Amino acid sequence: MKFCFGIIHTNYVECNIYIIYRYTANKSMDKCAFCNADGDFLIVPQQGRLVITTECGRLKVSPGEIAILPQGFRFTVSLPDGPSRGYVGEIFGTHFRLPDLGPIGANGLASSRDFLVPTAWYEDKFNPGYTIVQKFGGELFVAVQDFSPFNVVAWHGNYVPYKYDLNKFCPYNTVLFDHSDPSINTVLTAPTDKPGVALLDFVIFPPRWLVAEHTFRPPYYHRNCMSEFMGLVYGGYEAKVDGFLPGGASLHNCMTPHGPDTKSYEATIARGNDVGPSKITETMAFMFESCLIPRITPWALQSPFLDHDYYQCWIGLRSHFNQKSEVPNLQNNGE
Ligand SMILES: O=C(O)Cc1cc(O)ccc1O
Ligand SMILES: [Fe+2]
Repeated sequence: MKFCFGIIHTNYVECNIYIIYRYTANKSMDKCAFCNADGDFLIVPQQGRLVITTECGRLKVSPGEIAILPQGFRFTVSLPDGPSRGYVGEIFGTHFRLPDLGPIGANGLASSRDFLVPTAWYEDKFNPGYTIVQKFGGELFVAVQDFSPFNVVAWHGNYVPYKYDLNKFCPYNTVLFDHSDPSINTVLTAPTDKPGVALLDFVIFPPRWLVAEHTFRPPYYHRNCMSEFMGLVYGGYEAKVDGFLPGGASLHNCMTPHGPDTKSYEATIARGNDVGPSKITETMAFMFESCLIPRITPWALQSPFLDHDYYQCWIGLRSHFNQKSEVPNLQNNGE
């Protein structure tokens, strides 16, 4: 596949007010810039760095970092490492912000000091045939001009592209028992009008210690009203021993039951109850989680890369329930 970053996106999951894309690119953009008049992009590179030149300056974004390109900025992307791929979340009508920290208090999770903005960078030269591609109302429009749009010599303000290194995230989680809602690992959220309900949360599963006692430590089996799109930047994911590879993606749509694959489940049960602290290392999985049900594009459904056998990862799940086994009395059952 040969296409230029920013010109053709592989549209993966689509709905009214957010879109999730996968991108692949094998060529830097040359004498052309892209502008999204519809919404904001959150870019998650998975392979290959991106040098993103914007009207406010340049951002070099590596896998393990994310970039946010707010609505209306012109940008061009070059690929210092050659072929590149990753994920993009697009939101309409709102912007990403840090989540409310609630009882966590003043510090924790992503810290505002770690969000980096570019310093001004400009090129001031005659540049005939410079093409601007503008996404407007979901369609692409092209204009040709004879100068580079990156001619801003200085700027100030607070509406600006930025980047964030996911390894700066300070994760919080359970320190005694039970598995927390993954929203505890929200890096950025795009809120709706309903408090606590997100149009799109960007959540990560970074390296961390697992210490919970009397607890099934991997993600619980569940179905929920949020729709969960997951990607993997590097390493593995604790709930999927096989089949979920860096660059891959899964979608567990609203109320679709899911949880660890059979191998992860059996390995957890085999370790028993008395496991000490263990550390999940060298991994960076993430989730785009939304209260809106995404519609999957025909392109994605017809993709030869669609994993028709995904359900097989749960084949063989069996109950380990034993009425006679000793369980701690954690619940007050009134007796
Ligand atoms: O489904 C998933 O793998 C994502 C997820 C992780 C977790 O730790 C708890 C709930 C959840 O949906
Ligand atoms: Fe889930």
